[in-house]
Amino acid sequence: MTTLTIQSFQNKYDVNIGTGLRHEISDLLKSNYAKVFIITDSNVAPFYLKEVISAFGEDTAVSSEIVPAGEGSKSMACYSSLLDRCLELQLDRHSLIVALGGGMVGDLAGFVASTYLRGVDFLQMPTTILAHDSSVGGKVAINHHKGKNLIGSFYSPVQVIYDTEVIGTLSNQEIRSGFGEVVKHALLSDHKWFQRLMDTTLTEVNQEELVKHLTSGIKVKAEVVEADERETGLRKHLNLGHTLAHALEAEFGYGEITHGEAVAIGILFAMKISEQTIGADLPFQSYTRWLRHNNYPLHLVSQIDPERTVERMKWDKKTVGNAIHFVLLTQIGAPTVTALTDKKLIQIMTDFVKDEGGTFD
Ligand SMILES: NC(=O)c1ccc[n+]([C@@H]2O[C@H](COP(=O)([O-])OP(=O)(O)OC[C@H]3O[C@@H](n4cnc5c(N)ncnc54)[C@H](O)[C@@H]3O)[C@@H](O)[C@H]2O)c1
Ligand SMILES: O=C(O)C(=O)C[C@@H](O)[C@H](O)[C@H](O)COP(=O)(O)O
Ligand SMILES: [Zn+2]
Repeated sequence: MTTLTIQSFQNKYDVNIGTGLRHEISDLLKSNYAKVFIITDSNVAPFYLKEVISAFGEDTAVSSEIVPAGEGSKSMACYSSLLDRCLELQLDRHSLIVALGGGMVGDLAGFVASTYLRGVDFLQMPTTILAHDSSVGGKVAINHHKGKNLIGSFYSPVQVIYDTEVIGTLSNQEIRSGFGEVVKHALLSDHKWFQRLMDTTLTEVNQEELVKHLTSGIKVKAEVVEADERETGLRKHLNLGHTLAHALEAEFGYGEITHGEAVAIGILFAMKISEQTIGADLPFQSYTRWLRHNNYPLHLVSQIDPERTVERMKWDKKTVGNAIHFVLLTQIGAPTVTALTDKKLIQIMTDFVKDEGGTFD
């Protein structure tokens, strides 16, 4: 097992990464809880819920709620019914809420934990590759039809228990999605790591390589959130690819394109802007080939409506007044944030859709 420790403004918490950790919860947890409430989703529950319930042992009263799988559950309706359930169960300030699932469950359950009784302890048990990112750093939220994660807070878990064995049941689409954020962490930090990824076919990554990617990704994220947890500056870099990604998720419908797929396409667009506005020399062509080789949904590029998409981008949390802020790369490992006018953005996006859209169909 590998353990990384993260210092947040609220607490210091361990991220335990290893095989079979879901069976070792009661040994790994640092406190005892009389009542535990597990929130999971309808795809994860049939595989792992029973095992996780029994891992808490007989002295703990464990309840659970299974929400429908998919981004649609990161909603006000679902959040509200989970709070009703917390009240019915009479959870108190010594209870523990567990997020057993991917980033959707983590963000939703975390937001419930951060607001119920003004905050109860919260354990992240990530089950996707993508959740190496979402389970660390304390951003928790639900969506609004105007945009992603518009209602949320910063709230750290008491611990992250990441059992990498459960990744074995992910679909190819979810593997691809998770690697969208892995590539982001590589581009933000390390040219060689990015190059290694470009030589990788995602469906052939073995368990040992996967754990290395996840651990490296968590290290990049940890370093940034420890320096700037509330996103006053440096943390904005973790949003590479997200200004377009969040707009695409809202535009195509939450769930039609996964978050990580949208991020992967958003990164391609960020590379294009970086080339055109700051003259960066980035591996646009090799990254495009890699996306295509691994079946990212590049065909959606030709369906982007630049004007509508730029309007949607204004709901991005980095927007100040009316100015959209983009994370760009001056080179791999060197991100920067730039404000762009609507006019400039629409022009670059129109060229991007015209030049690249056709080649992806
Ligand atoms: N808080 C953050 O810092 C942060 C960071 C990145 C992403 N996010 C959020 O995370 C969400 C995306 O996370 P995600 O990609 O994990 O999506 P997800 O939680 O929706 O999981 C993807 C799919 O995989 C299924 N699944 C999960 N684990 C499984 C397993 N082990 N075996 C089989 N199926 C499994 C789920 O049921 C779902 O259908 C988005 O809402 C995004 O906004 C948050
Ligand atoms: O942790 C961060 O900061 C990130 O930007 C990580 C992103 O991968 C993640 O999708 C995050 O939820 C986006 O944050 P938002 O503030 O743009 O909603
Ligand atoms: Zn993300």
